[in-house]
Amino acid sequence: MSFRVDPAASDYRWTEFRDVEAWAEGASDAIVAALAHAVQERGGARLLLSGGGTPAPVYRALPDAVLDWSKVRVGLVDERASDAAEASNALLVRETLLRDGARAAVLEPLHPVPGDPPPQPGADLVAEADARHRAADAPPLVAVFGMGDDGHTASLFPHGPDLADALDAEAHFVRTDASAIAGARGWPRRITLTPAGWRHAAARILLLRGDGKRRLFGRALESGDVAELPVRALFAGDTPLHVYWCP
Ligand SMILES: O=C1O[C@H](COP(=O)(O)O)[C@@H](O)[C@H](O)[C@H]1O
Repeated sequence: MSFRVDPAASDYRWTEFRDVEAWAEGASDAIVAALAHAVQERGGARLLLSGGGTPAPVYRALPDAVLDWSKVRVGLVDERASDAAEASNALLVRETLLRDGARAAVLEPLHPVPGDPPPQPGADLVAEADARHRAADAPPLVAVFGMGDDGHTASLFPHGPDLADALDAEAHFVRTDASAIAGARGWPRRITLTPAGWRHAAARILLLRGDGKRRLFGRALESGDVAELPVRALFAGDTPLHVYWCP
């Protein structure tokens, strides 16, 4: 693996809140501010969101903001290939974010969503996501990440068999296989944004909740192997990583 990052030298910002409500408001304000800036400066924005159990309160707060959502394309940082609705990060985003004015945003699929019509035969959704992401006219990217209790971020898992390839990839989206990883037992087949894909993002936000994740992030700040804690890969980027935490 040639991917290297030095957490000790990383530029990150940490903001903490007393409770979930304040955290959801603070983090959603930051996301909307980054989107509004991109819309004003470049006429549009892309918002890539993560799934999991953490971010729902933040996503629910987003539509309350005054923003021209018709200029915002919403996609996913990663997706789990599964027929089970509760596994789908896209469904989480649809159910939390797409209300009121935010319904005007366009949701970019990363994987067939349970209940949706299947994609055209032969369609390669990873290649399509990659091409969309690399398009010369793609608007500025605002990317929102999470971190699992095992230190994974996006669908980059500790000591995953394809982790090194994903970290080193020129591709901005790749498939990963999490079947060997205990925490991902339910949804082994994944599609994920890579460091190449988030490196040039206009804004990168990491949403964390709980003392366990705070401690784990503290460990990630110590120098060490990215394969042990893939969240360390987020320290590679052109812009600082903004971390929003609450108990
Ligand atoms: O599997 C995933 O997990 C991470 C972390 O989720 P959480 O439940 O610990 O909040 C998430 O960021 C990622 O998008 C998701 O696919």
